Amino acid sequence: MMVLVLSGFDPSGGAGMLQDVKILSALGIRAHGVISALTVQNEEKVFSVSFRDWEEMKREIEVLTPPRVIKVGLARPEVVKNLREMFPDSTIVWNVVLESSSGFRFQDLGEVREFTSYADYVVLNNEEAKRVGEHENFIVTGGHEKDDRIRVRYRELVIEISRVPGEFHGTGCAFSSAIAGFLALNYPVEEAIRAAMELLRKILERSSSVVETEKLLRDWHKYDVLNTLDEILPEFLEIGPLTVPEVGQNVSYALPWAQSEYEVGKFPGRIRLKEGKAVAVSCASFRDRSHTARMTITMMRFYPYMRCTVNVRYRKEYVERARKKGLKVYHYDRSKEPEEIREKEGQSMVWMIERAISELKSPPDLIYNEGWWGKEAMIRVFGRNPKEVLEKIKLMLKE
Ligand SMILES: Nc1ncnc2c1ncn2[C@@H]1O[C@H](COP(=O)(O)OP(=O)(O)OP(=O)(O)O)[C@@H](O)[C@H]1O
Ligand SMILES: Cc1ncc(COP(=O)(O)O)c(N)n1
Repeated sequence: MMVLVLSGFDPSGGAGMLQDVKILSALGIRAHGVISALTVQNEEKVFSVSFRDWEEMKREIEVLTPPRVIKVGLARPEVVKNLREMFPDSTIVWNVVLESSSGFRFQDLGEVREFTSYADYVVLNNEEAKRVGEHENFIVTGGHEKDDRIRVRYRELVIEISRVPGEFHGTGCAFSSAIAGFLALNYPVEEAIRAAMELLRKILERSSSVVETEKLLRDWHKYDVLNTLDEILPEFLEIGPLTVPEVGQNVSYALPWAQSEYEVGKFPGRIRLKEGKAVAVSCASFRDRSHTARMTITMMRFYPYMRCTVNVRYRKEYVERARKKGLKVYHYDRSKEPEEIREKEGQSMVWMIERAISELKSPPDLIYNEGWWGKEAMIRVFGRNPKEVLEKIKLMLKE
């Protein structure tokens, strides 16, 4: 699936081509990109714009696959007519940008008026629509009205959604690219508008002053973490009778950027033994806290790629086999724990990992401790991901 994009280059990534590509990527659509203007700007202000020459752009377009859908952003208005002549049957979405949200004048009103009829859909905000003069192919956005609703008008259709508090640079570009993307996915235009509004809202809920589509894209990892945990669970359950400790077991797997336990996937309620069989109380989730999640977060402070921790019941022979097979083993002697650490719930594990790392000067494969004052003896196994940790555990189980 592809959409041809002709738009300006906003080096700050909030609007223009960099934003168009992110939005289309969020829909799994490849953008063929031809830059139609260069700008000097940052998130706050536009300083200058220079439009590219059509002949140059034409040469780049001619060698690409003919597009079904084209999105035009900041470009000389006659570009829309030229594209119509090149691709009479393509759907052209043109996001008119008379001025930037910071007030920089981009395009001449008269020129825009002359070329709007060459596009299938012209996206602009209501201030721009008033100045250009209504046309039946206009998709008119609310612009920067102050009420708590966002409304978009297309012919007789008016769609309203709740406004995300705040002002965001790049919404016009993002919105029009989302419409182009949904049109490429064969949505009828009314549905494309509705879906684009919904997508923008989801993105703006994660954004501060710029449309931060990258935050939506990275959230794919949440699916990957939970899917990985649910997929590998049966293998942990299979060896559970040999590995699950009295207190229960958890497999914690963190998001690449995790800094809190709620950014670590785990099995709330843990994996437990019931009549000799290992069962997980619930499927993988980011909710709840867990000891192994806390250990993963601590480990990641030193080695961010070590995203997985699993606790295993202590057996002397497990530790001996691990050593014999070359795993990096650290013995944590709880009797050496300072009083103030022992008293604070959850602090001893953090202290334990910090001690191990300061001694080994590299990530331990496992840390073990004997039982202490009602605390069960335990082995914690660390790795990049659950598969790697499972392999280390299997090494401990085998002669
Ligand atoms: N605060 C918001 N909450 C939810 N959606 C928003 C918000 N701001 C913009 N949008 C979405 O983006 C679309 C376009 O926004 P807007 O009306 O600001 O266009 P614009 O003025 O051309 O944008 P730009 O800031 O790029 O000039 C809206 O129709 C809406 O779907
Ligand atoms: C390359 C380019 N295209 C469009 C806009 C308008 O975006 P905004 O109205 O949010 O400034 C921009 N600033 N830069």
